[in-house]
Amino acid sequence: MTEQNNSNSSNEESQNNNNLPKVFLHVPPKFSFVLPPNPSHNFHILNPGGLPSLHQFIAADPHHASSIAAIVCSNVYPVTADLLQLLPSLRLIFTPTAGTDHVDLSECRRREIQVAGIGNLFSEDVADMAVGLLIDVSRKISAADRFLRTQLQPSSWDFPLGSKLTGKKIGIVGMGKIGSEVAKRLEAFSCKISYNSRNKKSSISHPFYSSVLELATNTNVLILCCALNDETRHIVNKQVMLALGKGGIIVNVGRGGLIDENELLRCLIDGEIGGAGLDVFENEPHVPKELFSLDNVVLSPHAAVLTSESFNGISKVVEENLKAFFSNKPLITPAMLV
Ligand SMILES: O=CC(=O)O
Repeated sequence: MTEQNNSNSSNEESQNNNNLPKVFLHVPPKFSFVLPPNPSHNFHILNPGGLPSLHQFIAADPHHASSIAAIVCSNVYPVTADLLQLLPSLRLIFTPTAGTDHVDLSECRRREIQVAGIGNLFSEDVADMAVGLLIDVSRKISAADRFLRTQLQPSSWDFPLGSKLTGKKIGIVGMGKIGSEVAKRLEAFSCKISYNSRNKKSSISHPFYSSVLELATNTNVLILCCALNDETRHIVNKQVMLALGKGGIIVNVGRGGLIDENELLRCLIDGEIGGAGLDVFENEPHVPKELFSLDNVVLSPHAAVLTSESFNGISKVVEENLKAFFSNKPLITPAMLV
């Protein structure tokens, strides 16, 4: 990923692009690489350096607000109904993320604002991370690393037993592209896969459970890969964790709000479940500090998508969607407006 200061080129461009639809990059500076200005674009990028924020931009010159036709926004900046109200000409939101829970989708639907996401660009990375977290929790890799690094007496290797992954019963919550990539990987470990999803999928032969509670009752591991919305918030609650049981492991690569985090903490501390691998948290960037002292928990700072290979692919997806949209063609990677 590269950062750049494009203020000069942006000034020059703005002389020539006054009639093109305006796209605001509502992203932190580290994301400014997503759309370097390009004379062949049929849109004009405002704020290519990712500075200032949209609010500062509008405050500095309120006239801009009515000219913005599209925004590119990451999940660091929630797109709320209040924000949307400031942008009367907005017709498109592009988010370079798999999840769209930071965008008020029902308000977008009401206002007929189209929303595009990153499509499947990150699916393999997220699946890799899910399996990595599961192996780490089961086989205590991070705990073993800490054990050796902090060991005072090199002679006493008294390390606890882990839990075998091969042959485990795995419950995948959300059988979209990420869920099916997770299944593919865990089939290679001879795991018995079952899943819960909004609907049973005719293309998937693994057993389907219509509730997460049933899935937890019949499996040793839950891997959360689904989107966060009103239906899935706290889909993993105390009852589900108790059904998973004392040896059970939860891996979350979806969104923190899928789990009732207070109950998760209590279940981990009381030994009601066996462990957790967490890439996401309910109130990011806050991570409950009680988790830090638990050796059966592996933590990751919402990093499942962070591979240089996939980040290099972001620009192309953004660019193709904007080009299509401003040529009145269908979006390449539309997000579902639930
Ligand atoms: O979590 C990251 C994403 O939704 O892409």
